[in-house]
Parts: sequence; C-alpha cells; structure tokens
Amino acid sequence: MLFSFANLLYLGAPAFLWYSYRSTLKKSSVRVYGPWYLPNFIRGVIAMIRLGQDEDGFLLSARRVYGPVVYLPWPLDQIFVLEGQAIQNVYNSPASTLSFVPIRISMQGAVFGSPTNVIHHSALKDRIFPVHARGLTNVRLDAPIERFVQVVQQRISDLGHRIDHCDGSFQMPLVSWVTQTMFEAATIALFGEEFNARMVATGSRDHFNAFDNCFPLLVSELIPDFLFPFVPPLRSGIRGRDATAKLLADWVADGMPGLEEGVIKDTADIGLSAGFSFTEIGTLLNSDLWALQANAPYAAASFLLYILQSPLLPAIQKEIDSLPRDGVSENPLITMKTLASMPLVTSCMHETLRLCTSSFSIRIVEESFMLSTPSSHDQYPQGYLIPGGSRIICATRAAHLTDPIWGPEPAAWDGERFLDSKSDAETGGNKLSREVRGFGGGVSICEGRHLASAELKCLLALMLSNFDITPLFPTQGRGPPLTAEATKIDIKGASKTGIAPSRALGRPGLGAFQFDDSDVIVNVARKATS
Ligand code: HEM
Repeated sequence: MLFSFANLLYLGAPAFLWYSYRSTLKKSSVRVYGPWYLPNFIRGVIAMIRLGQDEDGFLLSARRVYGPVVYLPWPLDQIFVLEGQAIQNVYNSPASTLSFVPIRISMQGAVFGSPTNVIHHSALKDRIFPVHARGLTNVRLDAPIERFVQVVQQRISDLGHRIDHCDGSFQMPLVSWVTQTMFEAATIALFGEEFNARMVATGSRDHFNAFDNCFPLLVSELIPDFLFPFVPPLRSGIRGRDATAKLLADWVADGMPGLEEGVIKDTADIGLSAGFSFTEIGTLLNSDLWALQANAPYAAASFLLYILQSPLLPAIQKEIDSLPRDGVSENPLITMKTLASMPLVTSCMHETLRLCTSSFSIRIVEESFMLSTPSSHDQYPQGYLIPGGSRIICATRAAHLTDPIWGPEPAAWDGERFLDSKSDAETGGNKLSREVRGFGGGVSICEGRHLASAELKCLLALMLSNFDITPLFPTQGRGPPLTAEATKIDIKGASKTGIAPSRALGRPGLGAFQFDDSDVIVNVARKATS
C-alpha cells in the first residue's frame, strides 16, 4: 500500500489544521459596526450617537446589515447580540463563561452611590442578593398585592367621585393618572403607607424623576464622577438620588414604620446586621425603589392603551367579569391566584412587553466561547467566536421586532398572539411567550417580573370593572413637536390606527418605554351597567 494510515495523518493534519483555522476565522468574524474606511473609535462614536438618538433605527439597521452579532468599538466597546435564539444561548451560558454579578455590584456603586465598603462586603452578594430574589417570588407577593389593590381601589373611587361631579363623564390625561396611581400603589405595596406618606410630604417623586432622567448617563459610565457637577442633568439627578436615599435612611433609622415584613424589611435588616450605616442602607433600598418604579407604571399605561383600542376589548372585559367578586365592593377579587386565571389578558401583556420594552442584558465574557446562532440566515455564520475579556449586550428589542417567528407584521400589536389556541401546535402560546424578553433573562432576569405582571393585570381589571374609557387624542410632551407618526400604534384587527403618547428618547435598553411627558387624553365614564 502506497499510503499507510500514518502517512494519511501526516498529510491530513496540516489540511485539517488549515481548514479549522479558516473556519474559526470565519466563525469568529464578529463584524465591526460602521464604514470600513473609518478608524474604529470613530465608528464607535457614530454607533453611540445613533443608539442614543434613534434606538430602534440603530438596532434594526444593525441587525439588517451585520446579522445576529455585531461589535461596537470604543467608547461602547461591546458585542451586541440581536437575535432571539442567540440571546437565549447567552442566557443559558454558565457563570464561568459569562458573568453578571460583578456588573450588578459595580452598578450598585456607580449608579446608586453605595460606598466601596458596602459593595465589597460579602453580605451584599451572599445574603442580600439571594434574599432579594426570594422575596419577589410569586409565593411572597400576596401581602404586597393586597396593599396595591387597596390603593388602586381608593384612587378609582376618587376618580368615580370626580366623574359624578362632572355630570357623568370626565376627560383626563391617562398616562399621568396611571403612572401616578401605580407609583403610589407600588410604593405602598413594598415600602408601606408611612414611607409613601413621607415621599408625598417631601415631594420626593420629583427627586425620583430627576434621578431617573439622568439614569441613562450614569449607567453608561461615560462621564467621570468629578464632572457630574458640571453636567446639569447629572447634577440634579444626583441631588435627587441622594435626597431619596436620605429619606430612606431616615425611615430605616426610625425603625421602618408602616412595614411589618417583606423584601424591603429583609434587605434593610441584613444591612443592619452587617453593620452598614443607615445612609448606606438608604443607597441599597434606593435601587429597589428605582427598579420598582422606572418601568411598571409606564408599561401599565401602554398595556391599557393597547387594550382600550383593540377589538379584543369585549372579550377581555368578559374575562375580567368572570373573575370572582370581592363581595364588599363588587370589584373583582384580585389575588395572585385570580390574576393567573386570565389567559387573554396574560397574552395581551406579553404582547405589550414585546412591543413596549427594550432591555440590554449585560455579561462579561470570562473565557472565549463559541456563540451559536442557529436560526441565522444563510448569509451569516452559524456561530461566532466571542473573545474572553469582552462585554456582551443582549439587545432584546431587535429580536422582538425582527425574528421571523413574529410573522409578516411584527410591529402590529396582536393581543391573541400568545394564546395556546391561536398558535400552531408546535410552538404553543406559552412557548412563544418565552421569546418575549422584556424582563431580560438568565441570571440577570428581572426579579420583580411577577410583581410587575400582577400590578399590570390588577390595574387593568379594576379600571375596566369600573369605567368605560375612550382614548381621544395625544398631547405634546417635552420632546420634539408631536408628529402623527410618533403617536400612532398599529393594532391587529382595529378599524383605525391607535394613538399613544410619544416615546421618550435616549433611554436605550432601560426596559419599558417612557413618554417624555406626552400623554393621551381619554374620556372616562362610570361603567354602563347592562
Ligand atoms: C413592566 C415592568 C418591568 C420591566 C419591563 C422590567 C425590566 C427589567 C429589566 C430589563 C431588567 C434587567 C434584566 C437583565 O439585565 O437581563 C430588570 C432587572 C430588575 N428588575 Fe425589573 N422590570 C419591571 C418591573 C420591576 C419591578 C416592579 C421590580 C420590583 C422591585 C423590579 C425589580 C428588578 C430588579 C431587582 C432587577 C435587578 C435584577 C438583577 O440585577 O439581577 N422590576 N428589570
């Protein structure tokens, strides 16, 4: 025999190595954003500006031009993952490959102002984080939801009286009413009546808003601390943050009056037992307050507006009417259990989260790995070698709008999309809902997702049980002059285009869309009894 097996190995090995090298090169070719003839840092600056100015335009064009994965050079210096299955693969990766805890810890310091001794204390990672995650699971939410329901019922009763004083119907800005009601009800749900009363008395909602407005700048970590006093939004934002943290610190020092139990008390108690000062605990609780209030009130307003303008409204009303009554007020009985029994409402909520959120889940790449992108179009590789030391961002918004599973009209709101009966047997509504990642995913998934979902459904059920609400027209906010385009929403089966407040710009990847003070005026009347 001319060629022995060993000869074959000798000749085959270099060919194999060359082939592997070529294919690795091909697979690792995460393309760099921007025109090839520009230096990387200019491409990075262009990406950063586009992302800040027009998040959707940027993400959709990046997905179209570069495929499922693209590298945005310094100053962002991040690899963006833009497709659902690849994002899920990131979420499924072990912490030894992709880590998140160091990011959470550093954000607690850089964004919420917790001092070094707190963020490096083992109590934060080993006790507070786990207690936090447990404290917001479904089984721990009965008491907070009961408090939430009481506040919403009170606000609904106040609104009913105003309607009665106005001859049976009344016009009001819906977003402002919803966000105000949600803010108050959720603060009382987690922090109790007394802390909410202190917030109201000190005008702390304004402090919260100032902090929330500077949040995108703070979280980007692009501006060094010593420049904060010279950048107006950062200056007032930090002042607002510190004022809220002080209010929290004083309340903890007074023994947390009005709060008997729950995740906030547990967090503060661990802080006290670890020897943190009241001020330090105030910085920790401020991150809870921010997470509680920065998303859910706005998502609730979008949720309500989509449903009010959808042809599904009568079916949704029927689902709500079939909830057991609470016996006292004739309102539906709202508990974690009854809220779980509304499949159409749940489907509408997933659809609202698909269209009205953008989340950036961040990971540090601890060691190089192959990110598989199996559902990628033929023109792109089926996997990318992601180098150790880099940072990955899962941009869920791009996947929510471009993945083929959403069909030919991905931007249209279809409230029935996640009903099992409506989806094909293979996907099933529930399975499809896992493709909605408005709460992020994997180790960094939103811990408040069960609470947030319950809040949204609760507000909807109580509003629709008491009022007939008709959206009339959008109003101008702080942003550029309102265009018809900015306030249009596409709703499946609706006879006309829906209206919505215009989305606030400059909050990429921060969760639920906010509205730049723009609103929608609605007519509210007491529910006609049949
Ligand atoms: C519709 C409302 C909400 C939306 C859209 C939302 C969205 C998000 C997103 C996108 C993240 C980051 C996920 C990631 O990095 O993968 C997050 C984290 C978090 N959210 Fe929410 N959220 C909502 C409501 C709430 C509420 C009511 C709470 C209650 C306190 C809450 C508590 C948290 C916490 C504690 C984290 C940090 C988890 C971590 O860092 O590991 N969220 N949320």
